[in-house]
Amino acid sequence: MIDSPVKETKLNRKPAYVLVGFLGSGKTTLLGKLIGWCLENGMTPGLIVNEFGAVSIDGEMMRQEGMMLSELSNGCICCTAEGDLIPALIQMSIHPKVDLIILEASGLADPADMLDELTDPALWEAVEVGGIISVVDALRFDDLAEKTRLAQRQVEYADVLVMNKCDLVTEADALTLKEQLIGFNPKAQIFPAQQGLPEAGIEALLDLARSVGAGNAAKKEHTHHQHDHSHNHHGEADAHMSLHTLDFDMDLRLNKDAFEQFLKNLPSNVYRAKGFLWVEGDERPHVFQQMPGYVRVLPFQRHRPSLMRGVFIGQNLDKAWILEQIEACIVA
Ligand SMILES: Nc1nc2c(ncn2[C@@H]2O[C@H](COP(=O)(O)OP(=O)(O)OP(=O)(O)O)[C@@H](O)[C@H]2O)c(=O)[nH]1
Repeated sequence: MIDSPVKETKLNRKPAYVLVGFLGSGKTTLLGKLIGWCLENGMTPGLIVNEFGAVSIDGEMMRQEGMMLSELSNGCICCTAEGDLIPALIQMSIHPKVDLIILEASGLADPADMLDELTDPALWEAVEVGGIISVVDALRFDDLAEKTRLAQRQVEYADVLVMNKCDLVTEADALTLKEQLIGFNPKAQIFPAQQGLPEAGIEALLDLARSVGAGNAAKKEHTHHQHDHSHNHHGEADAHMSLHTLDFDMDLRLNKDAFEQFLKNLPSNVYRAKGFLWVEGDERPHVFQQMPGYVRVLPFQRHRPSLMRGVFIGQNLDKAWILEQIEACIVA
């Protein structure tokens, strides 16, 4: 064999996994399972969390003793905060304690628009992008895919699909959805899951994502060039431009029943609401979660959130009306 002057570089890169998926599909829930798996296996995950709003509710939810966390709350990493992604990945990769990196993209991130960053040569030495894992809401995907191209693209550009919330659909519906997902992305393996936990287990998910992701680097580059891409133009109903985020200071004490009722009655142009608040007659901070057809207001056990704030995401939001409704729930 000829001794080639071109040597293969031996790199000690840290794997980085990217979680995408529409608002409320279960990315943070899956992230919680991934963190648990890492800790059980003696690994320290480095977390990069991106939220569309100016305040990172998910970051606050995940702040734990000793957890390596970087929050990108400057908008969506596939457009307004795109310049922040590469430095955040490199910074996390050089942290001596971090064994692997998990990036949770905002629910509005278009994976096609992130490929540029994820395949940037600046990352080659530092991280091995272990594949895009897309979380699909088994109950809502059909409806979302009809309304937004983004929900489709989050499936089309994934390396691995986690079909979450299988507890909310019948077996027959799950099978139909699987067929639909294969139609959008015949190559991605599908992992049925409940509460973010794939039936096949976390290890199987990460192993597959890593192997597919590593093998895909070249393909991604190719795909990216074919993609008609311009930041901030996600096409019809998906345009970030027409989506509003409203952040409210919620360091208030509210009547829980009235606030739940308000969340249940939110108009359909509100895609997602979440945050922290105080409720009447309870000294514990509470966390609220809303998406169409789903409302939860529960005690938040982990620690006192540093920011008692709420975020509402949707199209053409009526700020005055939302404020009025929250004010009506305040207890004297
Ligand atoms: N029934 C059911 N609920 C789930 C499941 N997975 C997540 N949830 C709930 O769905 C809500 C949204 O989950 P998240 O993990 O916050 O979703 P997300 O994709 O991170 O949301 P964004 O950050 O807004 O994009 C939470 O209240 C979860 O408890 C599941 O498998 N079944």
